[in-house]
Amino acid sequence: MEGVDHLAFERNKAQFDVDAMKIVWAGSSHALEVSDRMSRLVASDPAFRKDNRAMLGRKELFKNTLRKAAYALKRIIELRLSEEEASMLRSFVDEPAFTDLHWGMFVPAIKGQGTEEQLKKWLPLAQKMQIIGCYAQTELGHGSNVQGLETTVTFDPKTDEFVIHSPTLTSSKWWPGGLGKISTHAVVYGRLITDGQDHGVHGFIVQLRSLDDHLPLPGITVGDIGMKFGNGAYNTMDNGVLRFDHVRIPRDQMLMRVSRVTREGKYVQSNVPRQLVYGTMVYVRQTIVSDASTALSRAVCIATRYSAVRRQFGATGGNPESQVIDYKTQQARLFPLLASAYAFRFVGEWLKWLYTDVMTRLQANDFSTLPEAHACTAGLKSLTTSATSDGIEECRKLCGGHGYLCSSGLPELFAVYVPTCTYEGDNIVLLLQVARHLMKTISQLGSGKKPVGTVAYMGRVEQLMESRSDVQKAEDWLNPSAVLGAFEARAARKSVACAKNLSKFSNPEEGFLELSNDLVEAARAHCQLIVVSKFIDKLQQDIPGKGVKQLLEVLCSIYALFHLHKHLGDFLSTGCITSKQGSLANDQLRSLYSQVRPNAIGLVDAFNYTDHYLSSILGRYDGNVYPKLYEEAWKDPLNDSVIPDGFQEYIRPMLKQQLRNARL
Ligand SMILES: CCCCC/C=C\C/C=C\C/C=C\CC/C=C/C(=O)SCCNC(=O)CCNC(=O)[C@H](O)C(C)(C)COP(=O)(O)OP(=O)(O)OC[C@H]1O[C@@H](n2cnc3c(N)ncnc32)[C@H](O)[C@@H]1OP(=O)(O)O
Ligand SMILES: Cc1cc2nc3c(=O)[nH]c(=O)nc-3n(C[C@H](O)[C@H](O)[C@H](O)COP(=O)(O)OP(=O)(O)OC[C@H]3O[C@@H](n4cnc5c(N)ncnc54)[C@H](O)[C@@H]3O)c2cc1C
Repeated sequence: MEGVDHLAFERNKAQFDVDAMKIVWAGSSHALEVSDRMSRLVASDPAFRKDNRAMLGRKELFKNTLRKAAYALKRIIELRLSEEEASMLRSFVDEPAFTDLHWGMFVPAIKGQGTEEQLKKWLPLAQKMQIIGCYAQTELGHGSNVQGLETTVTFDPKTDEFVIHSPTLTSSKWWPGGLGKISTHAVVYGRLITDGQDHGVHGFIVQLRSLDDHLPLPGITVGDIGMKFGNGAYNTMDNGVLRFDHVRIPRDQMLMRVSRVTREGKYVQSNVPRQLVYGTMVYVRQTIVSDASTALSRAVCIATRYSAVRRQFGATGGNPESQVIDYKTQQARLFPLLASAYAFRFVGEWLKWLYTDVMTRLQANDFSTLPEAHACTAGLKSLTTSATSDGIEECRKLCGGHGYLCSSGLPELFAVYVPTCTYEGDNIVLLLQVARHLMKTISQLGSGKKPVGTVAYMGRVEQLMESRSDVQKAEDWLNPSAVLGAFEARAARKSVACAKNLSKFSNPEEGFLELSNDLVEAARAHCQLIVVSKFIDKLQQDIPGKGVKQLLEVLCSIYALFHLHKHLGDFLSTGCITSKQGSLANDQLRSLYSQVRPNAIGLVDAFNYTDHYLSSILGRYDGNVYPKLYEEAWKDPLNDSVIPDGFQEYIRPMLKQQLRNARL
């Protein structure tokens, strides 16, 4: 039944203004208008088709990505799109490509670490795509431990050049996206050596391939590292390997904002902290948090629409079977993910604000909020990407067997998304950075240094160690101060317990290693507190639209109480709440799920995704799932012929032989 809205009866149930919620989700009316226009532009252009990716071999898949990237740039120029529109258009093309690294890391690395002259020279070339760049940091032997990188960059005062060299196999650059086949340039990270002295890791702009014939320049060995997880998926990206054999670059290609080398070969540090060399990672981690809300909301949109279409059991008196979305177990798995998508949206918005604020301060040589920015971006990147990866997989299971079909869109989304838990910092390594920040904050409490920002609650640690929740009935858990009180007390107590245990070690680094599991848990509790508190802060704003704020309050309570229930052991063992209060939270959760139920389709419609972007038969806007699944099956190349290739060659003789054996 083409053209029929099978989900209309669900849409009619919504008790809130879906259009107003679309604006909240997009961030502003302007952002909604731009994203709506760009997503439709991409969806209506057959050149951006992506429904056959899983069927393509690597070469064809990759060539197709290059075609789309070149075509996207052509359209951006023809339509004179702004930077904001262009970036939206690229994101709706929805295919990992070398351009992600060019725009997402190469350009920001130059912007963040280059001097004024370097910006003037390199940015116009990169912005007009006259050169294509990538971010070459990780090596075969070292990724997480950046200080362990082995590539050497030695200054030669005779020629005023740096000599870049890969001294070992493990020093080969390994992983950078866009490096394998396309990038003409890279920001390469290596150990700076002047006059025999090692100054640690710094960034350098290096040309890799000729701008005439695209061949690698002398001394450079470069190629793709091979197929990755999942068909299609991330294999549209040319993650690469790179080796240098004494490659020379001019001295002015060292990114010199943080420190520089003079003509005489003198190493000079500016007044900015050395950690700014890691600035591009901080920038990207911040963007990854907002992207987590996008990826999770896509999966949730698919699973929610399909759960309203899918019926199993419960047919009585001529009525149809029950919609699976009405099962409490389905709601208890799905609605916390829906709430998480909204929670990550708002914490992502806040993180963007924090990052912009830190950047403004840096311009004025105020570096005081850098540790907070590092801890928040690292911790929230870790928390949101782990939850999103698990959430996408849960959505696949929520769709039963059909979720396993590529046409559900979920396998590809999962395969593309999961490396987010590893790239831009392994999620455990990043939580350990948060834990260091927490332990440092606690150790400084006695010195009178007042903790600020997201660790401000540590300033009330004595009170938080004693506090008891005063929740008496289930509805009391709807009170934001009850929720915040419990999450703050849990986070503070877990951190303080770690600090106490650490103090028993004579060597703090040894203690840190020994207690790292507990430290990771403390960091996670702290990050969950940030998400909960930023959701609550969002609700203090004026949010127009019938029923919009009320529904967001419901989602905020679901996010918090779901985690309270999931980590009940933490809350009970630290004594923040009683087991009775824990079970009241669970009662309240059930009631909240019932409030979401009639609004579930409206809440996922508010993401405003086109069918092209979702790329999922199960998540179709019109809910017309079964005829389309049936149709899609016949498009599989195996169904091109009735008798498949290989049958006559292998199976027919085998059958014949078996029949002959049986007759003997
Ligand atoms: C269906 C289709 C969908 C389509 C989807 C479309 C697109 C998706 C496609 C692409 C996505 C785009 C790109 C992905 C590309 C990925 C790129 C990368 O992965 S780049 C490489 C990233 N690498 C890492 O993240 C490495 C992680 N390691 C580190 O960051 C550091 O080594 C680590 C762990 C922080 C430790 O550093 P180290 O120098 O040893 O530090 P210490 O622990 O000793 O700490 C010293 C002090 O420095 C502070 N610090 C550390 N980092 C920072 C920082 N970044 N900023 C500020 N401060 C920092 C630390 O807190 C210590 O401070 P104190 O001395 O304690 O005060
Ligand atoms: C798809 C993809 C794209 C990428 N793109 C780029 C790119 O464009 N440019 C680039 O430079 N790099 C890129 N990378 C590399 C990426 O940044 C690294 O893989 C990442 O930082 C993790 O480092 P690793 O691989 O060395 O992991 P490892 O550090 O070797 O991790 C292995 C295991 O050890 C654990 N571990 C490591 N250290 C500790 C510790 N101190 N304490 C406790 N446990 C620890 C980890 O938790 C993990 O379980 C990409 C990677 C992927 C998968």
